[in-house]
Order: sequence, then structure tokens, then C-alpha cells
Amino acid sequence: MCGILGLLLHDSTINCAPEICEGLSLLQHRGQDACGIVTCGPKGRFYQCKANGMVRDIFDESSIRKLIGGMGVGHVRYPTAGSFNNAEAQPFYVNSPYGIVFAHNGNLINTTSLLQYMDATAHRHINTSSDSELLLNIFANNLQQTGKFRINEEDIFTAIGGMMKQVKGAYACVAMLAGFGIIAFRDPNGIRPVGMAVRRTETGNDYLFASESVVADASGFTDWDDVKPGEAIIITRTSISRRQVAEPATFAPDIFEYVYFARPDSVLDGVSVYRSRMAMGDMLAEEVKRVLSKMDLSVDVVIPVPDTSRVAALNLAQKLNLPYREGFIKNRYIGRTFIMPGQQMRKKNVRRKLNAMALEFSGRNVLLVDDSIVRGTTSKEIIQMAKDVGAKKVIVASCAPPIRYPNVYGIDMPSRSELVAYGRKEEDVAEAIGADLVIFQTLPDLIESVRHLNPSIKRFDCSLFDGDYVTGGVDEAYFSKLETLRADNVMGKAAMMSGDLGPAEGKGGGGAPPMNGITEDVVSIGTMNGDDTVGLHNTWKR
Ligand SMILES: O=P(O)(O)OC[C@H]1O[C@H](OP(=O)(O)OP(=O)(O)O)[C@H](O)[C@@H]1O
Ligand SMILES: NC(=O)CC[C@H](N)C(=O)O
Ligand SMILES: [Mg+2]
Repeated sequence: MCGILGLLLHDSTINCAPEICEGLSLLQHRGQDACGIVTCGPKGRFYQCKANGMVRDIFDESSIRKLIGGMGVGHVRYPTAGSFNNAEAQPFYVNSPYGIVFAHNGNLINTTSLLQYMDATAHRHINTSSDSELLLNIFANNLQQTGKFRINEEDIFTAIGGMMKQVKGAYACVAMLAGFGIIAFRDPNGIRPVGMAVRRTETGNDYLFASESVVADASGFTDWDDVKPGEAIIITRTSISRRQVAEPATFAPDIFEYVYFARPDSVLDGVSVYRSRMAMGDMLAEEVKRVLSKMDLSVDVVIPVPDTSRVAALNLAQKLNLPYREGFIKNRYIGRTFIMPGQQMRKKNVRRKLNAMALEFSGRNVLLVDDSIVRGTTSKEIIQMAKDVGAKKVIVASCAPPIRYPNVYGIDMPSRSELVAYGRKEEDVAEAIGADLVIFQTLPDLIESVRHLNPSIKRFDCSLFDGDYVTGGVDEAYFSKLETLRADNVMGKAAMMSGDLGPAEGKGGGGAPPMNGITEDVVSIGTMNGDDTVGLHNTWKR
């Protein structure tokens, strides 16, 4: 999952970068591997700073000061295609046509044929393995085909509409055209979220696009409005234009946003993530009650697995009339473990992140509540930790059903064999993670927990749980290819082999030669022939 953000201030003399940086830090939970900001300043020039690392590591006063201009785009990355290479940090840039900057959340599933089209027909060079660079080039190619010296909104809508016919998969995107404005669009199934908001001032309106509404709340923007599936919105300093550019398709937002990804204080597609998690706890309580009474088991205390499961666990405990205790204390300086790269790192960080307090576990039957069990990394470690500090029985309840299918829409779970529930019955999952019992939410109950908050959503993408992929086009051949490219063991080897080589300088994807240590450099990509020529002022931090 990634976080995307676009900001246009009505006063172009005020730099937007500090606010974009603040906004990205609110979206950090969506991607911890890389981040970046590109702004557009006087004469339509772009200023860029991006690299691998968290927002607090990459941006400081000095790098922010160099990002000039009143409109910009930001991104936090959690890779689902390509590698962890610096060169795939976003936003991406292409100089032709017009100068475009692009940030993407999601994952495309027809990249093989798209790459072929780029090569054989469009003759555009794709310099990385990132599907986002590819998506940008499809958009750029469609804009190029207008053949115009200057384009207008109509041309942009046509280009995006054409692109939506060509690409398959999930994409919520924010783009910026040099000296023109910012653009947001969302795939026809609306799998990934993005919305817009406005901040009214006495002198004019500022506009924001962001993955989650929490960004708007925190910076004084109001009137949050989700971009509709298949819709594109263009904002310039003088106008807002919105258009449905794709054929109508089934709206199916990814249910895992509500289970795990989004912040609880966000509202996505009219559903409060917080309330949906409360409902997940309530519903799961019923299932726990049923299973425990069937097995004649009793529980002394409910303990959440911080952070995400807290909201659901509290409701579950209240519903069952059981004490709720924070038995695991979280190290506030460690981020999310599930979105860390590589199993070794994830495993090590569960222990670094959570510490079990013996006084809440010793001699008790504990019910640990987590939002989901994916690879089982977290549950395996914490169950052992609970036992080490004297828990009698450890029962685990998961707010999500067993995950048995890969995610192909922007969450990095590409390999079936990595999923602990793949090929296992529920009791076998318990054995694999060392629990005395595991209780899963049923899929209908999970769906109801979210859907009752906005009944107009008729379907969610639940492919993780049921293997039914809303876009179609995901079959055995696709899974096998994905596993060959992206399974943990493959990615680990690839990282070792590749080192950290940036791409050739001078391409749109933007890459500076690797530098050692924490250094900062400013390079300019593109030519600068006169006042109207757009150059890219690039601050690389490593
Ligand atoms: O079965 P696994 O592969 O371990 O994945 C599931 C776990 O990972 C996530 O926690 P994470 O630490 O990423 O984030 P959180 O602090 O928001 O709970 C999620 O909340 C589960 O606890
Ligand atoms: N998680 C995401 O949204 C990833 C975006 C894009 N597919 C990348 O790998 O950079
Ligand atoms: Mg967790």
C-alpha cells in the first residue's frame, strides 16, 4: 500500500512542501520504504526530493526549503512491483509531454502486455521495474497523442479515459502538470482510496488530494469528497473539473483497508474506519462466544495485539463482559512490521516492537485479538512471548477470516505459500502458530461490519479471503509468475545481487548515481533552454 497526496495553494508564492511533508507523515502507516515530494514553482519548474526511508529521515528543514512552489505531489511507498531501489521511489517524472509528475497507490496486473505496447508501439523507455512508472508513461503517451502545443481539461480527461481502457488493476493516482494544475483519478472499481478536500480562506481556496481523510482533518481542510471509481478531477488555480471517464464498473473497495491499512480516524468511501473496527469486534465476539461454549473453554482476559487491533479488541471484550488489558506494550519508535521488507526483518521487529507483561498473562487463559493473521509472523512470536511469561492457554481471535489468496492490488502478499492459512484448515493454523485455538471472523460478518456503515457499497474486493478478483484476469498463470518474481526468497536474493544501483541519469524516472553516506546533492534532469523549459531540480537524499 502507498500513500498519495496532492496540494494546490491558491497563493502560488507560498511553498506547499512543508504541508505536504506533514501530510505524508500522517500517511506513513501506508508505506515505510521510500517517500518523496515534487513541487512546481515559478516558470513551471519542478523541484524534487525523494529517497528510500521514512518521512522523518528524508525531509529536514534544508531539503524542504529547496522545494519551491505552491503546488506539489507527495508519496510514501510500500513496494508491490519492482524492487526497493531508490530509483523506484515516487513521485515519478517525465519531461514529455508538458512535464508530468505522478504518484500511484495500487498495482497493475497486465504489465506484460503494457510493457510490450510501450516498447513496440509507443516507443517510450521504461527505466525501472515499477508499474507506476509504466502507468505514468501510458498517461503521458495518451496526452502526447493530442499533438497539441498546449492542452486543456478535455484533453486530460480523454487521456485518462483512454488509459483506463488500457490498464487493468488497482490505481488511485495524483498527478501534476507543469504550470497547469493537479489531477486525481481512481480505477473503475475504486479498489484503492483517494479523496479531495478544500480549505477556504479570505483570499481564495486551497485544494488537497489524499489517500485518507485524516490528512484533511489535520490541516484544516473540509468537505472531504471521495474520488468516484472511474472518475478524474482536475484542479487549476482558476477551475475544478470532474468527469466520469471510465465505463461504469462494479464498485469494490478493498476491504483490507478497513481491517488493517487505513488509520482508524479516517473515513473512506463514507465508512468510518474506526466504527467498522468496532463492529468487527462486536461481530467477532459472537463467534468467539459460540466457539468457546462449543468447546467448553473459558477466557480470563482479552489482550489486543497493538496497534491496529485495539479498537476491535475493546469492543469484543465489552461484548463478552471480559476484562480488557494492554498486556503487550508497544515500542513507539518501531513502525508497522507487516509492511517491512523480508521475513527476517519482520520477525525480528515483532520482538523489538512488542513486550509482554507477565502480570497480565501469568496463570491465565488469554484471548489475544488481532486484526488479521497473514504470514503468521506476529502471532507466532507473540504467542511464544505470552507462554514465556506464564500464560496458561493462548487463544487467538482474528477480526479477518483466514487469508488464503495473494493480494494483487497494492498489498505485498504475492506468494500463496507465505500465507499461513494457505492449504491449512483453521485447526492447522493454530498448530502452525503455536496457539491452543484460533477463532476467525466469518467473511459475511466482516463484510457486514463495514457495509452496514454505507449500504450503498454493494461489493468489497475480498479476494484475499475468497480468491474472487474484481478486475478478472488473475489466474493460475498470473499467480505463478507473481511467485517467481516477488516471493520473499526471490526478493531477498534479488536485493543481494543488485546492490543499490540507480538508473541511468537523464531518464524521466529520475535517478542519481549512488552516493555513499548521508549526503545531499542537487542535480538537474532535463535541458533548460529558456524560460518556458521545465527542468527538474532534484534533491537526492541517501
Ligand atoms: O500475520 P502477519 O504476517 O504477522 O501479519 C499480520 C499482523 O501484521 C500487522 O501488524 P503491524 O505490526 O504491521 O501493524 P500495527 O502496529 O498497525 O498492528 C497486523 O496488524 C497484524 O498484527
Ligand atoms: N503499495 C503500492 O501502492 C505500491 C505502488 C506501486 N505498485 C509500487 O510498487 O511502487
Ligand atoms: Mg498488528
